[in-house]
Amino acid sequence: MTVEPVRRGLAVRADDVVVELGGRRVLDAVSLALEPGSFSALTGPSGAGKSTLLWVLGGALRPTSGSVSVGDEPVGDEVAAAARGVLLVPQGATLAAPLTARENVVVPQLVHRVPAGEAGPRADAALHAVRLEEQSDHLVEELSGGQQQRVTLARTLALRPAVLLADEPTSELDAGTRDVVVALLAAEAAAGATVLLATHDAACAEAAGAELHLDEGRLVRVR
Ligand SMILES: Nc1ncnc2c1ncn2[C@@H]1O[C@H](COP(=O)(O)OP(=O)(O)OP(=O)(O)O)[C@@H](O)[C@H]1O
Repeated sequence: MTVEPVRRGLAVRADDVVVELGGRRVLDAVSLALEPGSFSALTGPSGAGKSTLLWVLGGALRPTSGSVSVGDEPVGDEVAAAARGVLLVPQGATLAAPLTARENVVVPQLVHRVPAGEAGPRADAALHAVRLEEQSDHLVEELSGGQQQRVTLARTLALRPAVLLADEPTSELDAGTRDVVVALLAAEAAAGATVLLATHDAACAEAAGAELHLDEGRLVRVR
């Protein structure tokens, strides 16, 4: 068995982040600090602003005011953030439909300049980790919603994120598979990554080392 070296995670910091969308304040002066190697849950009711906060932390949405830094530098846009290993596991259907599960995990690695000889084994390992090795050659349309959700996670795991922002990655999974995914996220943090998991599931939140709660755009630390 090869042992992966401990990765360098990046600290994430948000200061007084405000996001206004459609004339509504979706995030209201949100501040937080996440340490490398930490595993935190982000909870809150539907519409509380969890996805919005993940987008802002991942550089995909510029806040109306306030700032986000990753490893003491401004997060920049989504492309700059991704180049530094700040990666979002989005909610919903984002897989490339004409490709197989394995191709969906290989191709982003090639875009991120992972050598071709390494991308395949990494994809196989990530699909094995999410228990989808048998569906590896299935087209996206041949996968269930929960299987697609796990391919989406595998796609990001294969890129070995420094910061992993996961948006409800277990919402379509049964309890056993959910536990597999949560254990994988915990293992990412143990390997050095900074992990933030948005979830509605109390069992997932419980498994994380800290819980941040959003309600109507305001963030409080629960534990
Ligand atoms: N482009 C947009 N324009 C206007 N309002 C938006 C836009 N995107 C999101 N919102 C609003 O921002 C609020 C927060 O949405 P967000 O998706 O961040 O919540 P959430 O906590 O992730 O919800 P869920 O748990 O249902 O995924 C919601 O009221 C939503 O309607």
